[in-house]
Amino acid sequence: MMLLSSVPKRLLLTRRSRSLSPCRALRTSPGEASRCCTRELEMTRSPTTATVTVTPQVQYHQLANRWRVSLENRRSSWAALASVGRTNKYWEEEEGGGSRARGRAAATAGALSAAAVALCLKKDDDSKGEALLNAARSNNTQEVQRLLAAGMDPNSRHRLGWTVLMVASMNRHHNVVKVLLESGADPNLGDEFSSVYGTARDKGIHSLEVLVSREDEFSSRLSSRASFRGCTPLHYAVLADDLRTVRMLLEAGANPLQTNELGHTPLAYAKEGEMHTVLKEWEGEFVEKQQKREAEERRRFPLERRLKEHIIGQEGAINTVASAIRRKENGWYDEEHPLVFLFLGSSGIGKTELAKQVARYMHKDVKKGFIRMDMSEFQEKHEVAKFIGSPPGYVGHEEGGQLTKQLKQCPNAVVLFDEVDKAHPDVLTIMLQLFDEGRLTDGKGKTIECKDAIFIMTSNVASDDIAHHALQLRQEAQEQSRRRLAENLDDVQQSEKITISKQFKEEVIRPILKAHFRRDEFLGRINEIVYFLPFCHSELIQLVSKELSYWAKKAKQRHNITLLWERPVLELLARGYNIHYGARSIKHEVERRVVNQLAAAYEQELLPKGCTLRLTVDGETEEEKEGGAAPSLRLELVGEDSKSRKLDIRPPLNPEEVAFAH
Ligand SMILES: Nc1ncnc2c1ncn2[C@@H]1O[C@H](COP(=O)(O)OP(=O)(O)OP(=O)(O)O)[C@@H](O)[C@H]1O
Repeated sequence: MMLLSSVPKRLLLTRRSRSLSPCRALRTSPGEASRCCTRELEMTRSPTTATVTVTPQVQYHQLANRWRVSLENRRSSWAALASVGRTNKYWEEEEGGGSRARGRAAATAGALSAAAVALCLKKDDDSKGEALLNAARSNNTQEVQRLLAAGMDPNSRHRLGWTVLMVASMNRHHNVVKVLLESGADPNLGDEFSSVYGTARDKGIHSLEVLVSREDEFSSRLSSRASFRGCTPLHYAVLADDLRTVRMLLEAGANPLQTNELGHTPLAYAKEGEMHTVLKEWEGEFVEKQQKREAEERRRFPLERRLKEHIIGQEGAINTVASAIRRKENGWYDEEHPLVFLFLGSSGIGKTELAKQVARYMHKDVKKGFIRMDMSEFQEKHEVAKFIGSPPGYVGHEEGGQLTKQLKQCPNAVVLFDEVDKAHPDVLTIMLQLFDEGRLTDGKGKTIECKDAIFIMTSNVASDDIAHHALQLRQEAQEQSRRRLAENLDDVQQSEKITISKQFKEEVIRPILKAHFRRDEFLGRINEIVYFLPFCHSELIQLVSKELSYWAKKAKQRHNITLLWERPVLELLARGYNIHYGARSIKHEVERRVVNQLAAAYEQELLPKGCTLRLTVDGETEEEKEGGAAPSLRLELVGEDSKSRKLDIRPPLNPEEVAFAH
């Protein structure tokens, strides 16, 4: 009762909802809880378990002493549960069925006993692994110390999901909590146990077995129906209203802002008063520390480096975007306006990929943190309504707008407006309001503040001019470095790094953009115009290599096949680059020339399990080069003696032959 009083009122109001929160975990009265348990146990029982018959004379001699005692205690409480259960509707129907019903009732009792036997036998097997959990549960500090000194993992989990520290925290065993934390127990691990019935379903165990384990080995004060997934030791210490443990956990680095699966921080379960105040204070301090930690992390591993792990080339674009985000993160920005980028360049060169990586960096892996709008869907005037929602009285008013709906869920998201040049001018007007004021009003008149969002527009406008200019710059740089080759090798590599000149941006690109968007104020609201350039040779080699590695990984995982290749293969595949399709043309080339062969060889059963394959270039001898013969890719099987044998992929399935026949 005392614990129930700590439950926030708003949470108690949700008592009738199906998924319960841990605040309901604390039982109001044993009678009420057991009534509910019996009913649910019956409802979740599977037909197969109902046919099991186990005589009441369970073979006790097979059971460990502790479990025999436990089972005996349990049997009397099950009898009590069963008698309570008979008064509800489910049991009345069963009994009304005469002898068949009596038979079923017997089977039900049998199923209960079967589950109990299974549980007891399982316990014997697991007892060694669960020694630490048991010691923590029984507040045996010395035994906990002994087991940890013997090398037991302080983060050991019960097979149903909770950790030793959770057991100690829930049961107010202060010394055990202290010993565990000193031994390195992680106060931020989340419980993998959901509810009794959820866990039983997930693990394929009888719900009765789960119920008994939860009560005996964790706590009997928690509801069987509530979901506990994601609860940390701190959540449990707060539920147990144990301020001393709460302080110990916080001092050991417990995150007071960590949410459980239901999205609640420990504070949501705190009683008003000291517990509430302490948690609130720690929350503030934690945010401050977290910000410092993040700043340190950013210094050690700058955003540029993170982005380069996923994006090949495009150094100029990466540096421009990373610098703008750094200014924002460190408070050197205009807080009244969101950050707005325009990514320019031809197709398939990493515009979308960079936007995705920025979202991943800003929002970790939270999906709502990245919103993608295909602006070619908003070409007509009437499609404005689809964007922000229709006004009252119009069709689709209730649905809301595509952008506003998503922005409402995450107002600081990274929003990608793909192919912005295709959008209707009225849509651009709305975007201008959004960029200018950092807020958007939807069809229902609700305003969404999104000054912290990052808006990225992409466009292929002027992409030919940019590509042409970049190629020209690269050619000039190459010629220059060729001239210097004899003197300095470093210069040769530098030749591939080029920068678009300010003059080109002002004299060529800006007029094209102005002619297209026809609005100076729209272009004026863009913080950075970012240029994406066609790939140079070394970047193409990296792209091919990345693609082959992707398929090699798949071959290993799916078929235990090792795939090897050498530099000439990369060179040959890089020739498949098409400036109009960018990295997509490389992906396609690898699929066409390599993956097709692999698939055909696999279908023709030419690939023994666990084999090693080597890709080589065929027809690239000096003579053949001179004769103009087109080189092809060959798949070889590497034998145990390291000798290679050409795979004889039969026509018409040899894709290389098919490819060149056309
Ligand atoms: N610079 C790059 N580094 C690594 N992968 C890339 C790069 N550019 C493109 N890719 C890959 O090519 C595919 C297409 O890239 P992306 O969607 O970023 O192209 P885009 O420039 O946005 O083109 P579009 O204008 O057609 O939308 C993606 O799978 C992406 O991972």
